[in-house]
Amino acid sequence: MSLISTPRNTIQAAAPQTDARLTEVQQPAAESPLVMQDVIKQFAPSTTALDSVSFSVEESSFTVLLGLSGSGKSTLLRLVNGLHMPTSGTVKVLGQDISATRGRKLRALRRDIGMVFQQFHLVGSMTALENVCSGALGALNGPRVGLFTYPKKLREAALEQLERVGLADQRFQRADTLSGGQQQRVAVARALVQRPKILLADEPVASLDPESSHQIMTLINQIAKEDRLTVLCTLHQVNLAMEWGDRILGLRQGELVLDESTDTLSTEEAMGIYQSVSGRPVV
Ligand SMILES: Nc1ncnc2c1ncn2[C@@H]1O[C@H](COP(=O)(O)OP(=O)(O)OP(=O)(O)O)[C@@H](O)[C@H]1O
Repeated sequence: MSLISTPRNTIQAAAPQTDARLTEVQQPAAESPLVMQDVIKQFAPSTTALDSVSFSVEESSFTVLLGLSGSGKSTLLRLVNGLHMPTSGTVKVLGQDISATRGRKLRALRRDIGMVFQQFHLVGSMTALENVCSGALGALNGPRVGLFTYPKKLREAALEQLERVGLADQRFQRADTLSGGQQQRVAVARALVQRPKILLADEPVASLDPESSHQIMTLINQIAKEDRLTVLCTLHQVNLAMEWGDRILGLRQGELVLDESTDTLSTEEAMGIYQSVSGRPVV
């Protein structure tokens, strides 16, 4: 069965072999902390990473982004924190148009956005606590070398975040001596130290075993609820997406083909995102 051809601004069924559905894209809500409207991102004329993507997310919601490798998930996250600019269309983050935000304003906006990555991106030779402090570097003037070059208040805030992720006892341990799950906990604490409003997580459990993956997803979810964070998280594990996401967005070759609440979406339909364009399951 071939893909359903749809006009722009309709959502294409994720799974041609499952219960195909077409859903009107919801009109972006003005007060939403994150709105994308008709966003196209091209890296070259032949590389359209995102193609007319429109959606908005509710404040304090947990949205999971699914899609095959190369479907545009990381590009979408990078558009949210201003690491990429859209080729056309609008990206509004916390009420600000990212394309019109520069310099100090963009740096301030980025402080409201925490990021967690698949590979943790910690400095291995630094302690857990110093890594967490480094999450606030954007708000400090100039580089810092050594824990005690960070303001006391920040060190206290960093320790508080390490306590929340259960690693206060390991605060003086080098990051490269921690397990993968512990390193990701430190990375979560680092993302939180500036008290962001939005948390972007790019495949946060892709490098972890199933048990650690579950622990990290539980932790992110719990903290997101406590801090009323708006979370946008890319995942490849449909079971985790269905368990933790309020809503699933599915990308296929840069197009948003699925946008549905996990209350009404079935796991089979979500799995459909991982079918190849030919309609065959990807192995
Ligand atoms: N900086 C860049 N320059 C050129 N092309 C890029 C760049 N970043 C991404 N792309 C291209 O854009 C498309 C989407 O890439 P992206 O990394 O967003 O996909 P993804 O869904 O995050 O993949 P994965 O799951 O493997 O991380 C791909 O074709 C990729 O090659």
